[in-house]
Amino acid sequence: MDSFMSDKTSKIFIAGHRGLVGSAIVRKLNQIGFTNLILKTHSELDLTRQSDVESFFAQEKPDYVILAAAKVGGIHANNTYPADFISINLQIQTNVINSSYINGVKKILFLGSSCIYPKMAPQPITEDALLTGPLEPTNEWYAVAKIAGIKMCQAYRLQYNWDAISDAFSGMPTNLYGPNDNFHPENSHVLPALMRRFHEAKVSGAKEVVVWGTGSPLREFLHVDDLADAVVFLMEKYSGLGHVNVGSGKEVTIKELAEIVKEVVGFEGELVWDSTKPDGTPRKLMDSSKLAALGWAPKISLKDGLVDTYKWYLEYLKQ
Ligand SMILES: NC(=O)C1=CN([C@@H]2O[C@H](COP(=O)(O)OP(=O)(O)OC[C@H]3O[C@@H](n4cnc5c(N)ncnc54)[C@H](OP(=O)(O)O)[C@@H]3O)[C@@H](O)[C@H]2O)C=CC1
Ligand SMILES: C[C@H]1O[C@H](OP(=O)(O)OP(=O)(O)OC[C@H]2O[C@@H](n3cnc4c(=O)[nH]c(N)nc43)[C@H](O)[C@@H]2O)[C@@H](O)[C@@H](O)C1=O
Repeated sequence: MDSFMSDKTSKIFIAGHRGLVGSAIVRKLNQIGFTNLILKTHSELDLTRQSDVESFFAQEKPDYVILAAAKVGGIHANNTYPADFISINLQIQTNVINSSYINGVKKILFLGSSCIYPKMAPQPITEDALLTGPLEPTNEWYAVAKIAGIKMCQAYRLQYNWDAISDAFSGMPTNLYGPNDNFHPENSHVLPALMRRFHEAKVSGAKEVVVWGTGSPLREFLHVDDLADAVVFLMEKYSGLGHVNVGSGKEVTIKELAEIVKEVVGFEGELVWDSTKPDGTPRKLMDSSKLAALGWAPKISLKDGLVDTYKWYLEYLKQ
């Protein structure tokens, strides 16, 4: 197996490079000196179109692929657009993984999500909890697509002995946040949604901010720059049939998260809980000891990461 880090001129296709995760990976690769990144916007290359993806790979012949393009959203988007979440994700990942194999890609990293695990999985969740129980209904369509992606990487390794020449494997990040997140009022994840709502309430002088659910669910958050660091680490160090959890190991209730975001933004009013909105999974803390045993650890605390993200958000609003 070639060393990923040994040749900084390798051709690396980062699919989804303008999103939260893809943009952080591009920042990281630029920072460590990679010079040959292949980047295509959604309008330049729609990854759901099989023949376009096949032509692109045949022409570009990337050495490495990091698959961070997907249909992504928070609890409301997942619950409202189940057909989009299952079909777009199955199409993107099937096209990209298959074309990577056909064109001799040395290593592809497929990004899944912690929602692949059963709703009531024992906590912290180890990689072997996969397919041991029913999924959380609000995101089962997305989860089924992501599970298919993991299984596709495994199947290609097994049938084609892909590992002998090259490699397909999967990383499962926990809930992420940071620069270039999606701040849509309804379709985003909780952290950017609350940052925007608190900011707008502060600016307008509103007395209250509505937060969804009961506030009791627990979530584990990881700054996307830590994730990008873990991705590069895994590209260099990991080759195996099993997927790898990538988490911070630290969890907070949604109520605690709301209080921290409120403080970082500087909103001084009250929180009002809308219990007609779903809570989703009660708890999803991942066990990331497999990754820790390889020698990786996160560096950015939730408080520091939030301060950094709010600074970014204020700059973004000026654009
Ligand atoms: N955000 C999170 O909390 C977590 C994310 N992940 C995983 O990380 C990966 C990236 O997520 P994230 O960065 O948050 O998502 P984003 O929505 O921020 O970015 C996704 C990117 O994929 C692109 N894309 C979507 N559809 C297509 C398409 N048909 N053709 C080409 N490009 C497309 C989008 O472009 P455009 O916007 O132009 O459509 C966008 O640049 C996903 O696999 C996700 O499952 C895992 C755990 C948590
Ligand atoms: C990463 C992961 O993200 C999704 O799962 P999720 O963790 O449930 O995502 P979420 O961030 O949207 O919500 C977390 C919690 O927060 C509460 N909550 C409060 N107020 C708001 C709010 O204003 N917006 C949102 N979105 N949630 C809110 C919300 O009710 C829930 O209890 C998956 O669908 C799937 O995409 C996936 O893999």
